[in-house]
Amino acid sequence: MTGRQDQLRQEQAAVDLRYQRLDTLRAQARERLATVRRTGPSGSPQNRSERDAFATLYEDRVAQLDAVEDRLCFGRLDLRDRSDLYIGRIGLTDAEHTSLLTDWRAPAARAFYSATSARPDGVVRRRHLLTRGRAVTGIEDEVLDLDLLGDHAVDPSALAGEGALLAAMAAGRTGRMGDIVATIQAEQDAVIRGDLAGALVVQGGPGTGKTAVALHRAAYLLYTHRRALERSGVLVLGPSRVFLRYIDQVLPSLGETGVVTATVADLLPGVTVRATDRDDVAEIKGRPVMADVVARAVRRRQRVPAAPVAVRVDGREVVVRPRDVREAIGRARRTGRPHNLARVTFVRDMLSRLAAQWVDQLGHSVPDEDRAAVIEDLRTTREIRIALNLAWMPLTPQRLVGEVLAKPHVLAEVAPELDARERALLHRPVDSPWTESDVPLLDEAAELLGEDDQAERAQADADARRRQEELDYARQVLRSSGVGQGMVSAEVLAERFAHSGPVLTTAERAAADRTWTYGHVVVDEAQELSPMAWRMVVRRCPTRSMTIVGDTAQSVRGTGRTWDEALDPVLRGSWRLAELTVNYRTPASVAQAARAVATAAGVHVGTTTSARDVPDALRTRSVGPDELHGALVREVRRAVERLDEGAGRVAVIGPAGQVEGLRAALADDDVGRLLRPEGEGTTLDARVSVLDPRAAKGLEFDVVVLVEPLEILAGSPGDLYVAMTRPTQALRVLATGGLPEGLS
Ligand SMILES: Nc1ncnc2c1ncn2[C@@H]1O[C@H](COP(=O)(O)OP(=O)(O)OP(=O)(O)O)[C@@H](O)[C@H]1O
Repeated sequence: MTGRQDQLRQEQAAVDLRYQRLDTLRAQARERLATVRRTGPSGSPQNRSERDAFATLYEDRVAQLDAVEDRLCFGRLDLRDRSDLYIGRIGLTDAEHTSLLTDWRAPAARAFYSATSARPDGVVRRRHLLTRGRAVTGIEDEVLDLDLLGDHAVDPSALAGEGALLAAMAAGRTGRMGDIVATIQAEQDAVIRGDLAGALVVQGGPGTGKTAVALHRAAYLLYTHRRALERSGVLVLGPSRVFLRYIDQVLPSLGETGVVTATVADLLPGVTVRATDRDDVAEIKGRPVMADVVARAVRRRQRVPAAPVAVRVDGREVVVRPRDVREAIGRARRTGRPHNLARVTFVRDMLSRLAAQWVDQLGHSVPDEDRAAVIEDLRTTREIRIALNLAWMPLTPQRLVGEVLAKPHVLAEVAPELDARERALLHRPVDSPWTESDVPLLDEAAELLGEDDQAERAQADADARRRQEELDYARQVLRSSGVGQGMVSAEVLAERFAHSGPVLTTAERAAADRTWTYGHVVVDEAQELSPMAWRMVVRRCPTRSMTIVGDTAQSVRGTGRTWDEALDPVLRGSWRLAELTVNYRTPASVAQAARAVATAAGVHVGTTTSARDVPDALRTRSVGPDELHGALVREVRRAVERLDEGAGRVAVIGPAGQVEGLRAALADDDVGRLLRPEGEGTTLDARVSVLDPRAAKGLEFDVVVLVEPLEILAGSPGDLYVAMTRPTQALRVLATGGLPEGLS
């Protein structure tokens, strides 16, 4: 045992050294920040913006160094050449630039995740360091090359397999997702370090770490391709705002703060979603044919009048003739520009034709400047404006889509592919609130309508020239300031110099701009995106550099589309598939029951193995209707009792229509106090939550009490599969109306 104690002491010293260095760097960054701030508000605008840029730089650095405090150093590799390498959240060097800690994302750290005894990659021993705060509490070794172990002193009793992983899985949930940087498994590592280019689809059953892997991949790509990605930005799309809050600490804990997170509905600035569509309505709005419907609705507002319109201007008559309008529309369409921009061509053409009519009546030709005056007179004549607007109306997306959905005759005209029942489902009053499935329709419309951006483009050209000058300057500054590589690029520093006002981050600029295109997009719960939503996402990532993670079996549509069906229309077969096969969340017996229920309901679930089982993880109970609420309260009380002090979450998941009733039943009991977050926080921070399966998507809890599974199944088998696979410790089922096949 002394050997082991010695090793613990040795590792404690190694870890202490790394924390000392972290403290020194923090103190330095704080000192530099204070110095920059002390320089006060004087100086030229150039000096001021430079000072602001450095202030932001040091603030970021301090925030980054603070965020890596927990488990700063979690691993060690002993290599064949007898050197060793400590692996941690960030890279650290000492004052002499000797490496102290290797960033988990660096190429040299890869073996920590991927080496096996069959392919040791030069690694003799992999050591996991278990820490609490700054104290080393345990070490776990895997010897990968026994022959070469030689005089590396290893206590054979310390040869542990997946203790760190099992400890991570068994820990009480906190309501926020944590990072998995210390225990990433080989199949996950292969996905995280996959190439930046192209679309990578990651299919995996519940709890296989898809979300975790997608976020670690975002951090890895930013580290490895910082220059390419920092300015264009990385976008992470999640299914709901609650989910985005659930994951919001993962990237900062990996030292990355600049990633944009959003739901699909957030991608269209200026539109706020205030209502939800029924599934059948959402399904229709998401069909690919809706792109044609929107396009037809736009063309419908480019129309030839049935009869000529005569207008008197300055004592002479001009006629807006159907034939002229038809030709002018044809010419404007041939420009290929969006509706509101092509309208300029249309109006110019029509005014020129009308001016010719007017001038012809004079019986002699006129000089150019007089002709321009005639055109101006025509343009400002009210009747002509009305006639031209009727032929080619300037439009907003909201007006166009609102009209299509509110006017049955318009919908019938532009959507002949839909039958009368489907059109009736889409119909709704004008000025109804927007829903999530309206957003891709509005975005499609915005794309086809366009805005007049001439002034903006001229400005952009001027900006580009100025930026080049600032970039050259920023490169010089970086060379002389000694700031570490990988922390900020010259491009971003230049960007900061350019703003003497408040500095806008990539995230802020991207969020405000519908036409922003990202360097990489991560889509989580991707099985839920409709074909129309996919069009919207791909528009924001023309390079198609994407990470798409999801599980077709968890789709709300239950039997679900395949990835080919979902992605081929937008990615045209150009994507690669990776699979994750080990479930790190759900105990084996619960996962097995969930699979049996899904399979009996006709959902195709892939093969997934659970990393562990937990005794007594699954229990089902049938109760009478009058007993349901009483039984629920008892079950939740028991669940709360098994939670750790401070950590641990319980969820009651029931049919959407019963959520309020279930919450009320708990609120009447003492346990109801746990429905509220402790201190300041959101519902995610409450020890007990009551949710429907859709709201539970992507989340996890220690214990789930599942109420009325048959009713959930009747709504959607995918929903039941999601609900059953949320717990990390135990699933309790309460049913009044019998149990679904596979669970009974
Ligand atoms: N290598 C790992 N080490 C430790 N924990 C892990 C590892 N991989 C996954 N986990 C944990 O397993 C749980 C499930 O991960 P995650 O939510 O990413 O799975 P998922 O595939 O997105 O699940 P679902 O599809 O059901 O939403 C999380 O608590 C995550 O931290």
